[in-house]
Amino acid sequence: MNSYYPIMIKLEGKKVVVIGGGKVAERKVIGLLETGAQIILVTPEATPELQRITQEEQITWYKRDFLETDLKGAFMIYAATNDSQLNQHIKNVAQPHQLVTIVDDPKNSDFHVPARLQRGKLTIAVSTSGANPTLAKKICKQLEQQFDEKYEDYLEFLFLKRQWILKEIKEPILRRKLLTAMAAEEFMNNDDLEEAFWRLYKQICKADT
Ligand SMILES: C[C@@]1(CC(=O)O)c2cc3[nH]c(cc4nc(cc5[nH]c(cc(n2)[C@H]1CCC(=O)O)[C@@](C)(CC(=O)O)[C@@H]5CCC(=O)O)C(CC(=O)O)=C4CCC(=O)O)c(CCC(=O)O)c3CC(=O)O
Ligand SMILES: NC(=O)C1=CN([C@@H]2O[C@H](COP(=O)(O)OP(=O)(O)OC[C@H]3O[C@@H](n4cnc5c(N)ncnc54)[C@H](O)[C@@H]3O)[C@@H](O)[C@H]2O)C=CC1
Repeated sequence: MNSYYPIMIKLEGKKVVVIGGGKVAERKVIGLLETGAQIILVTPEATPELQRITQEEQITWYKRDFLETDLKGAFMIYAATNDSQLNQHIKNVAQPHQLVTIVDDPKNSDFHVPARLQRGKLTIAVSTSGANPTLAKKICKQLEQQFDEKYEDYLEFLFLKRQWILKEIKEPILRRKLLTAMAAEEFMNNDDLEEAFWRLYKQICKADT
């Protein structure tokens, strides 16, 4: 089986071209907004939400039909029109190294977009490899309760403390013990994470000295 390979791609400053201005293009554009990508939208018409986004966000709208030259320098391309021949044409004229999704042809696409749940630095992406995108969406919805808003602050805290640990604690076993203890639910449930951290630190690191 040729399964998909999940990665987290940094799009900051990279050119991403979305062709089409319907509901599907709208969803893809919304998913890109926080990435810092240089978003180019190509479509003669756009949904009211997309029109609002083009006014309020840093995105460029070429209000016309697609031209081959629109793909120049693009890192990622979404062929998201309702014209399936045009979507295929976009894939055909793209360079082999450009990543293209054809929204009505998963088999010939280079990647697809998973459903996702974002809690600050925590991303949970769910893919059904195109078997049923609605199921992917439903699974994310179910995970919303388990991974609630408090994960946002918790991950921010973990991030900062991990930077500190990597800098200050040289002994790999102690590092590992601390980082593992901080990943436990019991630790997350502390009201005062800072205080809980120093307690843990004393327990683990001072016991060793
Ligand atoms: C392969 C993939 C390529 C890609 O687009 O990246 C793809 C392909 C297709 N989707 C179709 C239909 C629908 N897609 C959705 C919804 C989502 N689709 C998304 C991703 C993907 N869709 C990729 C696979 C991801 C995976 O499986 O894990 C999500 C997860 C992410 C996102 O879009 O951002 C987002 C939910 C996000 C959210 O809201 O949480 C709904 C439901 C709805 O709109 O509520 C419907 C209608 C119901 C139905 O038909 O199932 C059709 C048929 C079109 C037709 O009828 O012509 C095709 C083409 C085909 O399968 O041939
Ligand atoms: N991958 C996915 O998640 C899904 C994919 N689909 C597929 O995606 C297609 C698009 O769906 P919707 O957004 O609902 O369609 P839509 O009909 O609402 O929008 C189509 C858009 O394509 C634009 N367009 C048409 N010709 C163009 C051209 N020459 N150059 C630039 N833009 C052009 C139109 O201006 C319009 O904005 C559907 O045909 C369907 O097959 C549908 C649902 C989900």
